[in-house]
Amino acid sequence: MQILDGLAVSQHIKEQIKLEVAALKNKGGKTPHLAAILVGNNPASEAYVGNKVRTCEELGFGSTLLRFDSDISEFVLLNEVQKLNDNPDIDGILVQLPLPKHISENAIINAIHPGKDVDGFHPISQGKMVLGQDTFLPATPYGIMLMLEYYNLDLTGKHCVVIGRSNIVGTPMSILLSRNTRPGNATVTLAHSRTRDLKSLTLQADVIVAAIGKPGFLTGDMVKEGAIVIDVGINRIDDPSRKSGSRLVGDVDFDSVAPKCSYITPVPKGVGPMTICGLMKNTLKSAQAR
Ligand SMILES: NC(=O)C1=CN([C@@H]2O[C@H](COP(=O)(O)OP(=O)(O)OC[C@H]3O[C@@H](n4cnc5c(N)ncnc54)[C@H](OP(=O)(O)O)[C@@H]3O)[C@@H](O)[C@H]2O)C=CC1
Ligand SMILES: Nc1nc(=O)c2c([nH]1)NC[C@@H]1CN(c3ccc(C(=O)N[C@@H](CCC(=O)O)C(=O)O)cc3)C=[N+]21
Repeated sequence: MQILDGLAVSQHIKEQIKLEVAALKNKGGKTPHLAAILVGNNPASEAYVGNKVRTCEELGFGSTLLRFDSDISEFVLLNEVQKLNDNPDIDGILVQLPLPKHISENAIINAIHPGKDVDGFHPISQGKMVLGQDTFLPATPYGIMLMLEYYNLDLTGKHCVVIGRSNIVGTPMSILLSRNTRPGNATVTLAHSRTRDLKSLTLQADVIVAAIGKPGFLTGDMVKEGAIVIDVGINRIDDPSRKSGSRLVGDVDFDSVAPKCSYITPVPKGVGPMTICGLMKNTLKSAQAR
């Protein structure tokens, strides 16, 4: 069993990004600049956005963090997005999800200029992705593809079972894996809460992507010997033995699943850092195009 080290791969990719930023500046191009919008004070969202802003600094990107109270109206938030769309210094716009219930996430996502949609959530971005056209890929599935590529894992003809069908993870993941470009060319089953007898499907899978949001959901008895398991889940659970009182676990029960795998991603230091890489690569790509 080999652990797919998302932290190490992300560091490698970040070094490449730094070189590309230097080359871009040498050619008289602009410094990539990411703007993040954070509404409310959800601690998890604070941590993720903080991580993204720190990574921008590390890579020599510009970053702007706009914070708003959770009672901001949809109208005012749309106006803030519009200002970022119109600001020529900004290459990428990220609106941290989830948003408060009174704001339509679709309305906000649709307002982001597709040329600055580094999260890859806009319908234009997702439509182009489905058609195999050049676009910003959603950061998490993109990061996972970068990791598979880095380890030279050939999925051609393999059976992948993706568990979870969200717009930002499971659905785009299933599309990227089934495309006819490496590391795709897989045969994909997209499973969700209405899937009947999930275990019989996962037992046939050469690759399992778990994106459910339930700690330890995928257990060893559901996994075939030699499978590749990608754990997207980020769940904070109580752990009185830690000084913080909690720790992060994935959607995979690592202890029972890992011994059966050929490769597995850990949580933390697996898909999470690769998501940030995907986002940074998209922001660089946007600056290069500008
Ligand atoms: N590492 C990273 O960078 C990121 C991690 N995440 C994490 O990944 C996980 C998934 O996120 P996200 O996709 O946004 O989550 P969502 O809650 O949007 O989607 C969860 C999916 O899991 C399905 N599901 C729920 N219960 C079951 C079940 N018992 N059996 C089969 N399928 C089930 C749901 O089905 P249905 O559609 O029927 O409701 C849904 O499609 C979370 O832990 C999240 O924190 C998310 C984004 C980035
Ligand atoms: N518009 C938008 N874009 C997103 O990309 C987005 C979002 N909203 N909402 C929430 C999810 C979640 N997400 C993560 C990113 C990085 C880590 C990450 O870096 N995790 C580290 C550890 C983090 C820690 O220790 O707290 C790791 O897994 O090693 C995790 C989760 C992006 N998301």
